[in-house]
Amino acid sequence: MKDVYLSIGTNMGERYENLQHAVDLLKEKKELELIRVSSVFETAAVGYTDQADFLNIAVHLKTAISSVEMLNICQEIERELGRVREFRWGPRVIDLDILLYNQENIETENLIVPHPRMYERAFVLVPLVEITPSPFDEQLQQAHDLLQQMDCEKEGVIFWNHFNEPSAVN
Ligand SMILES: Nc1ncnc2c1ncn2[C@@H]1O[C@H](COP(=O)(O)OP(=O)(O)OP(=O)(O)O)[C@@H](O)[C@H]1O
Ligand SMILES: Nc1nc2c(c(=O)[nH]1)N=C(CO)CN2
Repeated sequence: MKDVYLSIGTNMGERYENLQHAVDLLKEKKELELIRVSSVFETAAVGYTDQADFLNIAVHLKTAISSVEMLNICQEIERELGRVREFRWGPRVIDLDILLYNQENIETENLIVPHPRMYERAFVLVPLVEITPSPFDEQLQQAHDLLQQMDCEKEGVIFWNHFNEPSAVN
């Protein structure tokens, strides 16, 4: 089984429900085993900053499916939740990004893993580090190291509340 880490973000509509809905859809997939879901963090928008604050979480899954199939599932869930792509880095009902896939380095037209901007984004690293308290590979260790050097308050990450205790889901 492969270890997969996702980042999920939302800044439109009922943000908390959007996250819950996305996690429920992941849970329903028989190909996926949901291992851990982080707390919910409210975060100031990064990139295009003139938009509403986000809620962000990270999720750890185990699966036998390929990275491309994983991307397809993420995009299917985005469609199901009615994501309309307005512009890059703009507001969205839901966004599912593959952060890490089984310690692999992937570079295709549609998929780059590790996610190319993950290491500079506190809204990604804070939840990811929360669900990986003992990093067991180089990519996770790097996430921990870089987060330590980051000023999360300056990066606009606020703890929001718990969404499933940050522990085993089942
Ligand atoms: N690791 C990845 N996870 C998800 N999508 C990826 C990844 N690498 C490349 N992509 C591609 O990125 C495309 C655009 O993604 P999207 O519109 O979500 O970008 P964005 O969320 O606005 O920006 P960012 O990539 O900075 O988070 C997707 O169609 C997908 O093919
Ligand atoms: N705080 C925050 N900012 C963002 C986010 C996000 O999920 N959270 N996603 C983006 C596009 O991927 C751009 N900016």
